[in-house]
Amino acid sequence: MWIHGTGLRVHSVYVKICGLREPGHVAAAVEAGADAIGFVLTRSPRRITPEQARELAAAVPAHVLTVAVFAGEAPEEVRAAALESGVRAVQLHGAHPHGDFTALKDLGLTLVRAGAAGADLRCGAFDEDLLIVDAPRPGSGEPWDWSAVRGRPEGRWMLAGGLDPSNVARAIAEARPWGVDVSSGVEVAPGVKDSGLIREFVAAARGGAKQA
Ligand SMILES: O=C(O)c1ccccc1N[C@@H]1O[C@H](COP(=O)(O)O)[C@@H](O)[C@H]1O
Repeated sequence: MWIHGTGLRVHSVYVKICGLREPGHVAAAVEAGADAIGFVLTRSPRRITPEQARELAAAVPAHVLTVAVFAGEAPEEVRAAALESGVRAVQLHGAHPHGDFTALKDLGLTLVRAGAAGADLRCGAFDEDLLIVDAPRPGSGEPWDWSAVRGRPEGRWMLAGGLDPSNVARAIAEARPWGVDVSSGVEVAPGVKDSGLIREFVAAARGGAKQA
């Protein structure tokens, strides 16, 4: 099912695989049924250049949302890198004024706002299309008390932070999110994805959603 005007497609639970750097892992995520794929264009062991993101994104079918991830970069830098990479969505971590989101949306990009559990958890508070509720240190792989967000916020929000194939079903049952987002939990070393773990994660998330 597609959500009109947002570029978002949903199964029982929306699944985003983040921090992809290799064509084989992009293909594995697509074949496994991921709804969105993230390319990290900020400081991280998973960082790639906008040019690399463009090459990877070119192989992604239209039904899968491509997302460029930023954390604290200036709006002009986000704008330039997002356009250069050719992604369809931008994910912003950290504090950004409302105007930054509006300007990116005006470019036709789907907007993803990411914040830690203590931040403003109202979906759409910054006119974003999708909210991520994350651990205090994004991309760290550190689990946190997912049950603390159960029942809030309402709407299209994704749970992130320390998820992996072994715990994602429990996390969905505890927090009841609209979707889940993973980076470290489908890796064998920081920045090194594993196709088998990607497949396991997507299957576990969808199985977990059925039981939740
Ligand atoms: O994945 C990263 O390296 C990253 C770096 C900077 C900001 C966000 C990043 N990814 C996002 O972090 C969480 C996943 O964290 P985890 O590694 O699974 O615990 C998710 O929102 C990613 O999109």
